[in-house]
Amino acid sequence: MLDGTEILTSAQMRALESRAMASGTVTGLQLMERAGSAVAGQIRLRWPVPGRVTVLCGPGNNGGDGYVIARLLHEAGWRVRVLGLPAPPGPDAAQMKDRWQRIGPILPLTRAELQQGGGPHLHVDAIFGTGLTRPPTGEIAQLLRHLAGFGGDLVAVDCPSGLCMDSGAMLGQSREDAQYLLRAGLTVAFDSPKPGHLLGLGPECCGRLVIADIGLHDWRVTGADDPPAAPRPLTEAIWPEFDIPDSRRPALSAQKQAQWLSRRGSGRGHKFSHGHALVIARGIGHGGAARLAARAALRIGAGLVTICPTGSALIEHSAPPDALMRKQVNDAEDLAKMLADRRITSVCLGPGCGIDRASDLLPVLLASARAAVLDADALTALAMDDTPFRGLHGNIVLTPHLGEFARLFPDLARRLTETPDSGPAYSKLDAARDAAARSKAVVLLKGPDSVIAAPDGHAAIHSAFDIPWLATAGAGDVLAGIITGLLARGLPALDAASLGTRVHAKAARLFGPGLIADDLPDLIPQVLRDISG
Ligand SMILES: NC(=O)C1=CN([C@@H]2O[C@H](COP(=O)(O)OP(=O)(O)OC[C@H]3O[C@@H](n4cnc5c(N)ncnc54)[C@H](OP(=O)(O)O)[C@@H]3O)[C@@H](O)[C@H]2O)[C@H](O)CC1
Ligand SMILES: [K+]
Repeated sequence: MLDGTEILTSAQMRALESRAMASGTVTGLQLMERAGSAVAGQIRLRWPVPGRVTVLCGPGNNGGDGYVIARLLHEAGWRVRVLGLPAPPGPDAAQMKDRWQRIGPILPLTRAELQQGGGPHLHVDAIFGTGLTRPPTGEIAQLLRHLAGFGGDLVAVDCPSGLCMDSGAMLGQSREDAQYLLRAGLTVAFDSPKPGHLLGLGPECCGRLVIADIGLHDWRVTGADDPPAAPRPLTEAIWPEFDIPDSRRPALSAQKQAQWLSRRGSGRGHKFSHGHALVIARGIGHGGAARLAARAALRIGAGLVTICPTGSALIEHSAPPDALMRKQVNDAEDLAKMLADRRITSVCLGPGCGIDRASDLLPVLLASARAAVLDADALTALAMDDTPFRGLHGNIVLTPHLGEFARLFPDLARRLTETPDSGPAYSKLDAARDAAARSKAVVLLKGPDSVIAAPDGHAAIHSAFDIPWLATAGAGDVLAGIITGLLARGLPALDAASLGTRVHAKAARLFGPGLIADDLPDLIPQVLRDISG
């Protein structure tokens, strides 16, 4: 049994459903009834007074869910209209379709019919779910374009139709011309989030995301021969709008992260037992970014933090925090001398460091095999190198935003911008994994949908679409410092990058709009109290 919240791909979801059905403990029909019941339940929760609803049913099991929803809402007093397709779907959906037809008609699934709907009422999109493999075309594409304007009164079953659930791309649409971008007010998905709910256009299209438990958890067993326990009672796990689980198969689950954070060392804790981080700064007048990173490294709990400007700039770093130590590093030789001290356990290179200085210091840093964060100017310096990934290793975290990523991995970035004409489309998750495998380092591909990937393929997704104010100057420097501090304390690179991203976002949520990067480090203690519970 995997603890923590797992994000399953469409194929993994199908395999999970098949394992459950093959066990003979549950049938596809029961799963469909549970899925439809979960959606109908969420609708009744949000719109307690029965009204008018149009349910749009597609050709497969997503449509089957729609027939269940129609029947249950009818039984709850809703005035239900169903639009569907004449072709018989698979056996489970066919049975649900028949059960609806004993209650009411199925009108043609066309734009013209949709427009007959009359006044304000709810629409339920049960056209495509995890089975979408190619861009919708013809009549269905027309209908989806018309549906795109429905917004808040649109409930999506499993996902808004047209969305690739593995990438968050709209099949057949580039990001720019997603003219029929369905924006649901509510999406009810089943068992676990899929990457497409969290990446790319997903969060914008899904609206409020609710993950309904349809009793499959116990088949997500690790060993093939583990006897599946009886399905848990059906409960809806309602994810707050923003705090969608940020990890997939975490080496450290959320509660283990909390335990680790609250760890007081071996009881004989002293400053060195929580590591010593170096933050490389630059010359006069360029100290701000490195100071933000250094302050953050202190606040996240590194035992010692030393900021290392050039000798001429030392005077600039005499202001508080007094806990911050200062040591000049003029060149690679100076850094090599410092790194001879094995008690130095992590280095932050990049924020406010200068590209030439980063290029000069990188070889020594990489040769020292120390844990490190390479951000900003260090990433630019790497990209300018003719063998950019030589010497990188698994305890290095690269923290590019999309622009820096495109300079380091131009071919991967190009694939991300292509218009996907078949699913599963290439995703930020794929790109981060490919980059990590190529560079042999952990890659944190930043954005409102951040993806953290290790060279072995383990990955985490953090969704922060709800905090646009985090996109403020210096926020990346603080994130680099947080991760550096966690590395200094001995957290492995994937966990340091995942947990660091989570702490960084939570601090931003705590503060709210009007945030500037300087606010972030001093919010970390509150976040640590919240996470440690
Ligand atoms: N499996 C289960 O027990 C449960 C599934 N649930 C729901 O089922 C869907 C997944 O259902 P599935 O039938 O696999 O696929 P969809 O309903 O999403 O798609 C229907 C079929 O549509 C065809 N397709 C794909 N792309 C297009 C397109 N662009 N235009 C037209 N048709 C398209 C495709 O068949 P093809 O053979 O034509 O490729 C699909 O099969 C899941 O999302 C859940 O909602 C239950 O909820 C839980 C149990
Ligand atoms: K759907």
